[in-house]
Amino acid sequence: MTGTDNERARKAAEGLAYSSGFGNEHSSEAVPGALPVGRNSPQRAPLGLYAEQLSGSAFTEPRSHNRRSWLYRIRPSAAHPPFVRANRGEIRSAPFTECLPDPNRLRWDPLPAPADPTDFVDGLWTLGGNGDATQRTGMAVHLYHVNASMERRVFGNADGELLIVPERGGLLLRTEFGLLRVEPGHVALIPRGVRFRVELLDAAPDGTGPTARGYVCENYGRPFELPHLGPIGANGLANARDFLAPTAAYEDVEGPVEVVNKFCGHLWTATYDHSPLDVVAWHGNHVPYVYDLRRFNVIGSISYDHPDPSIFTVLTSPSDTPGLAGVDFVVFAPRWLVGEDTFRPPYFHRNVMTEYMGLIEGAYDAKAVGFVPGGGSLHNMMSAHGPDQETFERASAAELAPQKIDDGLAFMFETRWPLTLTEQARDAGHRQRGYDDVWQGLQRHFRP
Ligand SMILES: O=C(O)Cc1cc(O)ccc1O
Ligand SMILES: [Fe+2]
Repeated sequence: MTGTDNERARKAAEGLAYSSGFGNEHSSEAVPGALPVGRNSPQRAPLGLYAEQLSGSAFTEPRSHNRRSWLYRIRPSAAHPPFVRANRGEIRSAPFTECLPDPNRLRWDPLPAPADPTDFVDGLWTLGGNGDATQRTGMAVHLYHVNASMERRVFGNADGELLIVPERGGLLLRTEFGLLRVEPGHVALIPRGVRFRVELLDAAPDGTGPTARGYVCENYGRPFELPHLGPIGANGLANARDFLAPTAAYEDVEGPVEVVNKFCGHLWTATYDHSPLDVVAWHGNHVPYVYDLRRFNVIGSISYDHPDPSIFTVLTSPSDTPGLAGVDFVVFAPRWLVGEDTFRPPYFHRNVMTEYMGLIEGAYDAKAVGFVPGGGSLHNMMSAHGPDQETFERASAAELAPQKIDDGLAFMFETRWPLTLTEQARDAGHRQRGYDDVWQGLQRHFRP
C-alpha cells in the first residue's frame, strides 16, 4: 500500500455534481438522451440501454412511502452467474444469538487497525443489533477500520439500508447512481439493494497509505425518513435540501468484477464479466444520499431544562406505532447552551429505548473521560447512565453564562429493541473494562 493508491479516487471525487433534496423524484443522465421521456419502459430504451426497476417498497405501499427507481444500464442486473456462499469475516446479522442481552453499561475504544490489506467489505466488524434480517425488522451496529479501497469489487446489501458515518478518512462511494464524496462529519445513506464500491481518499496520519474508520447503522426496517417537525414548523433539524443524491456516472468495464451480496445475514459472491456500476441514466426516489451533519439546524431550549435528545433527530425509521422508531439517528452538533437554573449536560437517565453512541470528533458533553473519537458506548434498555462524576460536579457548580458547545460531534443510534452483542464485541480487547467506575465516585449530597 502506498499513499498514491488513492490518487485516482481523489481525482474522481473532485467537483462532483449532486442533485439536492431528501425524498425527491431525482433524475440524471450521464449521456444526453439516455433517459426516456414520458415513459419508463419504452419498447427500445434509448442508446441501446436496458430498462430496469429497483423497488425499495412494495408496489402498493402508500405514495408517501413508495420507493422505486428506474435504471437505464448497459446490461440488466439479471445477467449474472450464480452466487455462492462467501466467508463473512466479522460481519454478523440479526437475529443475534451468540450472547445474552446484557444490562450493563458498555464502552469500547476504537476498532484496532487491520494488520493486512483490508477493504470496506472485509473490514466490517459487527458490534451487535436486534430484530431479524429475514423479517425486515431491527438494526445492526457495525464498525470499520480499513486500509484498502475495494478493487474490482462491488457490494450490495439486500438486508437493509446502510447509514455510513465516517469518523476518520474520506470515502468515495461509487454507486449505481453515481459518485458520492463522504468525509468525516458527513453521513451516507445507501438504500437497500443499491450496489456500490468504497474507495479511500485519505492517507493515514503517518503517510503510510489510505485509511478510514467509522460506524455503520444497518437498518433492516422501514427506510429512514426525515422526522415530522410538528410545532417546530416548516423548517429546521435536517433540511431536506441538504441531502445530496449523486448524478449518473457509469463504468463501462468488461472483465471480472466480484459482486458481494449480503442476503439474510450471509455474504454471497459472484464474479461478473462486467461492472454492475453500468447505469447510464436513472430516475426515482430510491437513491443514495450524502448529508453534512454540520448543516443540521440545532433546535433546543432557550429557557430552562435540558430537552430530550429526540430534538436532535436527523433521520428516523418509523414503526407501525406512531412516535416509536425502529431506529433513530441523532446528532449532537455544535450549539449554544443558555438554559437558566438548569443542569445543562445530558441528565441521568433510564430509557426503554436502547442507546448506542459514537463520537466523530472532539468530546461529548456528558463524558469528561474515556469516550473518544472512534469509540462507542452502549446503554441498553433501562440501563442507568448519564453524566460521569467529573461532568456532574463541574456542571452542578458552573456559572450559567451562555456557553457554546463546539468542540465535538457525537451521534446516537437509538432503537426500540435491546441490542444484543456479538461475541467479538463482548470479548474485544478494545472493550473498556471498568466503565461502571465513571459513576462510582458520585457522592451523596442529601441534606434533609
Ligand atoms: O448521553 C446520552 O445518554 C444520550 C442523551 C443525551 C441527551 O441530551 C439527553 C438524554 C440522553 O439519553
Ligand atoms: Fe441516554
